[in-house]
Amino acid sequence: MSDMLSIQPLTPEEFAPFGEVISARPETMRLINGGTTERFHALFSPEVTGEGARVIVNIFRGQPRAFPYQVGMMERHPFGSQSFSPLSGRPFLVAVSPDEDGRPGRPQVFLARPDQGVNYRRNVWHHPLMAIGEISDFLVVDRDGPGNNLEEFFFDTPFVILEPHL
Ligand SMILES: NC(=O)N[C@@H](O)C(=O)O
Ligand code: NI
Repeated sequence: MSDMLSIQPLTPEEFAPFGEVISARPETMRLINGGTTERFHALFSPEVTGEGARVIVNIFRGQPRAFPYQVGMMERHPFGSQSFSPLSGRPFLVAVSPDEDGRPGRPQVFLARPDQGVNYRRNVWHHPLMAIGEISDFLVVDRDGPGNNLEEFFFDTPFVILEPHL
């Protein structure tokens, strides 16, 4: 019997142990440019560590995942944070796990709205990008530099995500 993972709405509170939700939060807004622009200020701070590390901005073009989807692995980036912000106006799935003695615990799955992004704090277990329904672009802010910034863990038995109801 497969171990199904439920999908919950993405909220800053529920995601707080893993990082930040990137969204136009009213409490961060300040008017600039003579009142013509709303600046949602300092939503998160990218973190990079290690000699020669730098923050980079990328675009990831994700193929949609097929469902039921098997979550067979999680990964983490020990030397830097990683954020995903939708560019295609589509929702996407986010899966994160607490660290349990160097291994990921049971994944928690969130449905991110098209106006929400996420920042995974450095060394937080997460599943690679999961686009839904159509090819989707994401602006990704993460780390470039020396060293291996990718640690992967493969579960003995995969978890399963059923098709989300959008
Ligand atoms: N490998 C890579 O750059 N992407 C992953 O880190 C991911 O979280 O999608
Ligand atoms: Ni990653």
